[in-house]
Amino acid sequence: MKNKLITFIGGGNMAQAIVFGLLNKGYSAAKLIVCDRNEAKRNLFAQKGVEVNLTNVEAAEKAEVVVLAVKPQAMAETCGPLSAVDFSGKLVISIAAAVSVSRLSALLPTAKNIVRVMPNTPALVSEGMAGLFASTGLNGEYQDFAEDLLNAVGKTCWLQKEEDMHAVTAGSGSSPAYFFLFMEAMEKTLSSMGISPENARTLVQQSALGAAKMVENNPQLPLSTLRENVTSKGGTTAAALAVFNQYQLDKIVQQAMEACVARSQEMEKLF
Ligand SMILES: NC(=O)C1=CN([C@@H]2O[C@H](COP(=O)(O)OP(=O)(O)OC[C@H]3O[C@@H](n4cnc5c(N)ncnc54)[C@H](OP(=O)(O)O)[C@@H]3O)[C@@H](O)[C@H]2O)C=CC1
Ligand SMILES: O=C(O)[C@@H]1CCC=N1
Repeated sequence: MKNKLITFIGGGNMAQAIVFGLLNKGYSAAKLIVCDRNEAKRNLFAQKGVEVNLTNVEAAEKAEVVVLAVKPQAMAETCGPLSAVDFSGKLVISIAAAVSVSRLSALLPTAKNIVRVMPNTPALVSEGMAGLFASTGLNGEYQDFAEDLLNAVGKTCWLQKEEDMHAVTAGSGSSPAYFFLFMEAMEKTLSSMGISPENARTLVQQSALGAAKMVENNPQLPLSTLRENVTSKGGTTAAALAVFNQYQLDKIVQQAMEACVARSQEMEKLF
């Protein structure tokens, strides 16, 4: 991928995951600018050779690609001063949940090339998953660049309908937290069973990693087959799964993901 000059507005958790993921993949630090109002966050990037001392407007003017990486509720306030910049020859990528392309267009009227991305923090370890949606008329070079950029830190999928971004938020952006929660619960239980904290952590993380790799390495196998292969009739796994089923884990997951989508839809109206 040709390294275009990219400015990130907002240097929080998600921008850090993408920027450090890109640096790990060899993206030139000289081609990255990060603006954040917190000095401690700016220092994290400065230590890696990333320019952090420009104002939002200066940095946006200088770059060819501008990534909006602030919270949805900060988007309007952030875009106010930025609207002085001519974005017509630039690519604008927003990673904010629930802020639509039409809203971004209204906030930055000169922006003609807008891509909405819903990434996730595993981008930091090159295992991110991002859904992408583009405004109509997006320049083909910029479409390819947005895809290549996110592919450099994980996998991507394009969405045809912007409304699908809500479901993708439940499936990519938010979803690492579900797995972390599950792993936290397992770790806590192992500790309560007398397993040392180090061993509890290793047991959980290695089992999760191994399970994820088995899913990845066996695309032809349904997930249910992988589960069944672990489950001996009348054995220990069956006993555990019976409890998950008794409490209807599938319904809990469905309700949680629906709550994620509902909040995203609500936020779209608020910000
Ligand atoms: N975290 C995640 O896993 C994911 C997040 N996202 C999206 O990414 C976006 C960022 O999320 P996240 O990184 O978690 O948020 P963070 O709060 O960690 O980062 C946002 C950063 O931007 C700073 N900021 C806010 N306004 C400005 C401004 N005008 N100029 C410069 N800096 C500013 C904030 O400062 P301050 O703290 O002082 O406000 C903060 O440091 C959100 O829109 C979220 O929906 C998408 C997918 C996954
Ligand atoms: O929780 C949030 O709202 C953001 C969007 C997806 C992940 N984090």
